Amino acid sequence: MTKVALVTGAGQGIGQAIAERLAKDGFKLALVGRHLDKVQKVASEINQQGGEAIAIKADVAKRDEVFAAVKATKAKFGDFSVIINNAGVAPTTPIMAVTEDDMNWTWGINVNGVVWGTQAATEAFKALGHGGKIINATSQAGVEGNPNLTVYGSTKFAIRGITQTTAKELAEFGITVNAFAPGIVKTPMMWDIAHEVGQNAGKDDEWGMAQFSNGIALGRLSEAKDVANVVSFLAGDDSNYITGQTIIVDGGMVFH
Ligand SMILES: NC(=O)C1=CN([C@@H]2O[C@H](COP(=O)(O)OP(=O)(O)OC[C@H]3O[C@@H](n4cnc5c(N)ncnc54)[C@H](O)[C@@H]3O)[C@@H](O)[C@H]2O)C=CC1
Ligand SMILES: CC(=O)C(C)=O
Repeated sequence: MTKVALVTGAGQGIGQAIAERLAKDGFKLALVGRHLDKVQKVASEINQQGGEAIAIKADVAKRDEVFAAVKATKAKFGDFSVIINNAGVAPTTPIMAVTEDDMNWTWGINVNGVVWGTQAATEAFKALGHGGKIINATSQAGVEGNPNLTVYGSTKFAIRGITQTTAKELAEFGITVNAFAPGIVKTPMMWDIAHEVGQNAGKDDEWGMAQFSNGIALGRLSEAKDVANVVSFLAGDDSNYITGQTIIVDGGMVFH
């Protein structure tokens, strides 16, 4: 089986770091995002460094677009072995402010997007006559409740359920399904959240971000590369006997 991976939300943050790491691991890559220019930039950098990557514009909330992205990946590289359902959004939503739009938008991307990715990848693996790996992004907020993250946290708890359920359902086809649950990672998503924290207290983004490192045993927030290292393990052969699991990528903020 040729090592071919599709990464959603690969234009920045954790998705970009995963793409860069999997390129080093020898994967041919399809980088998927809503903004073609961003995924194209990451793909170009990988290609310049001797890797092989293509960029595909798709909204993971749209089932047809996710299926088309997987089909295009298989057609380009002639094989397909790993999907990383990484794309996500993280609105801050105090419970009494939650709207129907908040629920539908966040669930549409964070949960439906993972379901469409799982279906599209499974269809491709079966057509190719081999198994594969499905790797989903959850969060510490999908392991433990966080104030003001009712909507986001609910999507990330759902991902752990979907990961366990589909792992049992797809094992007979040689498909493993696992999830990674980062703590707080220094990406554009967290700077946006930190901005809100800082504003609420009348302070700046750096101050907001610093609040998240309080109580982390290893004394620092994580970098996107810390997460990519774990995804590299989940995408590779060394994790072949692991399925249905959520690996918490955390320096000691939560212990479970
Ligand atoms: N940054 C953090 O501290 C943590 C992040 N995570 C999760 O890790 C994943 C990646 O997060 P970050 O890199 O931090 O976020 P980010 O906001 O920096 O990057 C997310 C990427 O997903 C893309 N995206 C969003 N909606 C999309 C859609 N409908 N279709 C296609 N692409 C879409 C964005 O354009 C962006 O490129 C997310 O699922 C997030 O929930 C989990 C725990 C902590
Ligand atoms: C963004 C996220 O996953 C947090 C705050 O846990």
